[in-house]
Amino acid sequence: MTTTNATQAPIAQHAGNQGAASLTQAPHVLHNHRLKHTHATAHVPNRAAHYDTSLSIPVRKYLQTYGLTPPRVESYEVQKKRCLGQLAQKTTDIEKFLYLSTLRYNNVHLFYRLLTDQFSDLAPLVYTPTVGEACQRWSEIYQQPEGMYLSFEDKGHLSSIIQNWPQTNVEITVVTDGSRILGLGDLGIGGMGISIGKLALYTGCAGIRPEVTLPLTVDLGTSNKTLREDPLYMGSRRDKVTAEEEKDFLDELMRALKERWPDIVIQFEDWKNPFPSLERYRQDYAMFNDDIQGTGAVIMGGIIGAVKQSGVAPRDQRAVFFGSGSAGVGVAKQIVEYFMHEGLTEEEAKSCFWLVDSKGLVTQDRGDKLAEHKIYFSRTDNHGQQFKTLDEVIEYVKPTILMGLSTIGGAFTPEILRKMAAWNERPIIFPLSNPSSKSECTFEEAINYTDGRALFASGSPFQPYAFKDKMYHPGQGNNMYVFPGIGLGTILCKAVQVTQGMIYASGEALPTMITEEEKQLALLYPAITRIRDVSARVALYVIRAAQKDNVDRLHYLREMSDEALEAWIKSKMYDPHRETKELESEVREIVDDLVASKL
Ligand SMILES: NC(=O)c1ccc[n+]([C@@H]2O[C@H](COP(=O)([O-])OP(=O)(O)OC[C@H]3O[C@@H](n4cnc5c(N)ncnc54)[C@H](O)[C@@H]3O)[C@@H](O)[C@H]2O)c1
Ligand SMILES: O=C(O)C[C@H](O)C(=O)O
Ligand SMILES: [Mg+2]
Repeated sequence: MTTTNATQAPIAQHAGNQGAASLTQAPHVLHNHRLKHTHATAHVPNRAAHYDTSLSIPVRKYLQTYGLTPPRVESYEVQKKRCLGQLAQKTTDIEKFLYLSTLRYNNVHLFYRLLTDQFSDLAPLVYTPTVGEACQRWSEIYQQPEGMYLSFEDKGHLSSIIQNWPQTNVEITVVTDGSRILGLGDLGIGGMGISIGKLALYTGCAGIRPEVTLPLTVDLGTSNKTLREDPLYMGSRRDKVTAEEEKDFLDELMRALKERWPDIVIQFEDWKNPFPSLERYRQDYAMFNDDIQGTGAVIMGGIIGAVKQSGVAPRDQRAVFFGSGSAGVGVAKQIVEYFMHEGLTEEEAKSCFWLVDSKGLVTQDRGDKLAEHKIYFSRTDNHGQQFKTLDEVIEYVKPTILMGLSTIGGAFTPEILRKMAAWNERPIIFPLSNPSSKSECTFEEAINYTDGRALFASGSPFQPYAFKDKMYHPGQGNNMYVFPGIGLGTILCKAVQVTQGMIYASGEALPTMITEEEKQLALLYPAITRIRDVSARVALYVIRAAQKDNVDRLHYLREMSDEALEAWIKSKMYDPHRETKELESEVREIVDDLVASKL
């Protein structure tokens, strides 16, 4: 046995050392194999959390970290003051992003304490919009491993490579190939930023433990020539693999993930053409596509309130979608389902939508071969007329709803916004493209050019805006309101699939969280500061839908009342504030036991 300096130090001299007396009598070397709370950072199974400066002296001694951190035992308030002070000294958002990444790596619980406490300020730095720039500059700003990279060249060996992931338990992964990151195009392995960012929100919003999350990026080549020629680029130099090659690779990947972690939930994120993989895997895996389904659900959740406030019945709504990709079609289909719940037939509901892509209005007789996912919404009532620009389309349709999922920043011009205001008492205007630079208009523009009458939600965050002596508050129609709860609900009830019913339910949950005060302010989404409660509610709805669809496996949850189930969900959520306290009491209990056994 060796003697540590720590145990020889006069414990009683230190502040915050209640219970120290028992430690003075404890054996010199204590092994921490009994600890449940040996939490790692998201990636490296080191003891970073054991260096938290809020840990008491006896606990530091037990953990053998005594002397390795400055002597003072700090409150969270002091830790927060220091961190926010350091953050404030960073002059650019990317520096702030890096500071926060390093903090997460070095002290995961402190990072999540800060994120949950200061969510409105910090989420835009950890996630959209800053994560967009981080992905663009990933190979330049790279600092530490925080996820898994699997290459096309690894095909045939994925199962054994996945064994390298140091955490034994993984409950959820976000997987991207980086081929369509936000509205920024193909960023290759830079997509890792988005997997990490989404999973940070899984933990921050839905309380999924950080060490059971796996950020995953597959390097299937990149169509981005600039990246391929960049000497710093950290991915392969190959061009994008073919769709057939991608399919074979993904088949192997999905099998390998499930083989190692049979209950894993898999979220696909930011793939250029994600429809085939969703169709291929949705039955056999607990998987969903965030851009098609998460976005569909979150926008449906906002539209429910917007349609009510507009005073226009669903059957009289006329929705122009600028952008007909994964998100555009996902959102339109989800709203069709909502309109059907409101009594419309599928044909009636579908006829409320006009989709626009880079070639103009999507019609059946446009003369080009429409991508599979656009056919459902292609118009047949255009009498041979074609409409090339957004201007032409909106003049033709005179919409009540204008959705932007086009990646074209500024596409909703002042003229278009003015027209929306002229045709509608409460025009519904949702510029949903990310990041902020790709937003089809800003909040300020929407308010200015509609004389404050727009019912507004954007993908990226905007600040409240004062107009004619009145304060206006933007809604953020971002899938972050639902994906954390979808994942949490799926994990907790051990669902074997993420059904369409579960997706629909996640969107339905959102309006139930809007307070009376928020309704008075015409807000379409609950305040983001309540995101943990919102995610718990989403998880409740998702679990109920899983039960209805018979895909849940934790059947005793079926017997619980909604109140009891929601409370149970909350009790399962990781709470970074509780974490260090639990470590403290666990260590103290062990030490007391050990001391007692020596008496
Ligand atoms: N708010 C959210 O939660 C959320 C969720 C998912 C996606 N998005 C955003 O939506 C945007 C699109 O994502 P996606 O997955 O659908 O991408 P995508 O590549 O599948 O689709 C983009 C669509 O925009 C159209 N488009 C491109 N240039 C155009 C032009 N000049 N004129 C008209 N249409 C044009 C394309 O034809 C295509 O239909 C991205 O900016 C993404 O960040 C937002
Ligand atoms: O990542 C986001 O902020 C939302 C969405 O998934 C997107 O692709 O834009
Ligand atoms: Mg996305």
